[in-house]
Amino acid sequence: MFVRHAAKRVAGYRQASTFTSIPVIDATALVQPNQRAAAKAAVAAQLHAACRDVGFFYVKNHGIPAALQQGILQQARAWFDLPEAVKNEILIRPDKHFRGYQRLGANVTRYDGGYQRDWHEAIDLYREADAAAVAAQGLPASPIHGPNQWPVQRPAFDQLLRLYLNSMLGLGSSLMRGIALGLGLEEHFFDGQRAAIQDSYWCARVIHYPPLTEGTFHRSSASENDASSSDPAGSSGTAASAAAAKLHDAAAAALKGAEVDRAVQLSCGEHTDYGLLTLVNQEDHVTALQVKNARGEWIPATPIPGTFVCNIGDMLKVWSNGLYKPTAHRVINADPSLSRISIPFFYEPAFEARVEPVARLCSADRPPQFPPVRYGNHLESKVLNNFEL
Ligand SMILES: O=C(O)CCC(=O)C(=O)O
Ligand SMILES: [Fe+2]
Repeated sequence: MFVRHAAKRVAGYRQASTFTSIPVIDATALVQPNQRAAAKAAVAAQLHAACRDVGFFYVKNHGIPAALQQGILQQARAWFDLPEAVKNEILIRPDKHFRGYQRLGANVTRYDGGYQRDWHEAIDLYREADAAAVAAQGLPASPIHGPNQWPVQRPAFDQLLRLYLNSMLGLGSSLMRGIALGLGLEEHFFDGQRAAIQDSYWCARVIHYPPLTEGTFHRSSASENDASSSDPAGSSGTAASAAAAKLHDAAAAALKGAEVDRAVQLSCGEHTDYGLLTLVNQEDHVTALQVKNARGEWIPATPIPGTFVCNIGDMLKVWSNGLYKPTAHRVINADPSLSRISIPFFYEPAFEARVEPVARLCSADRPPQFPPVRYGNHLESKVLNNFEL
């Protein structure tokens, strides 16, 4: 039975708590061979507390070599320095399966009543799915299935990226085993049809955030009917410059933790992630990612060298029957002298996975809170709406 998300709190389920810091979890027992069950259980308990109370955690001792974690950020930075015409060789397009390079402002965050363009450029990649092979298996087609547009303009980056993504897939799978144990399920619960490493429809975004400075501001869609306002503010006269300065003040206040109008342009607007588990590799020199607690306070996810900052998405909310909920976050890079690279890796369910509350996490007191969803449908509904190309 499906019960519409109840306004009242369900017994035993906490709301995202009033955390003021993000826990750091040592993943050794999940990623190294021959670990004792008790050691795995101890990490699983920490993951459980973090997923239930915060929705975010850092992982350290995750097994990804420092040279790879740092090297991929450096290679990405060099790729974004290429001329726009070169980057456009792999421009994201619907007929390229929504994969490839997206220009500054192409990615949008939607909110009730409009959307705002996010001030970043990125390369989007997913598990590659050959349309003919999908058809041969008797599975439905999808506009997202296809090959990636790899950043072949810099072969060293292209090669390292493939190695990096493969390593991240392994780490994501290991963490999902810990999360399964933390939920009181068997270690391999997410393997098989749900989110096995060989089927995870993973996604990765290689992102460059130039600073939010006055010259970069666009008005939100709410004012795009006005022809003059779709230009970058500041390029169309004094009034526009004044408006841009005001918006920049709002973004600067947001960086200090203020709540801002959704129409204010940020590096990435407030959102929750739609998948299972996100692992963010962020540069160490700038704090830009912020996480919202239950009191509405924005807590900075300050970089901790050598870690990944991880968070959970909608699909874990469904499988855990609401025990875990995704936490809202946003990115603000407002210092005019800094730019930032981050690479979120999204460990996701299989495209054909049926995602539904786990029976063992449902009871008479806690009936299923969400209807079953095919992950591919959920993904399509998000990806096909993420861009204003
Ligand atoms: O760049 C980051 O730190 C996070 C980006 C993010 O939240 C996302 O891509 O979903
Ligand atoms: Fe996110």
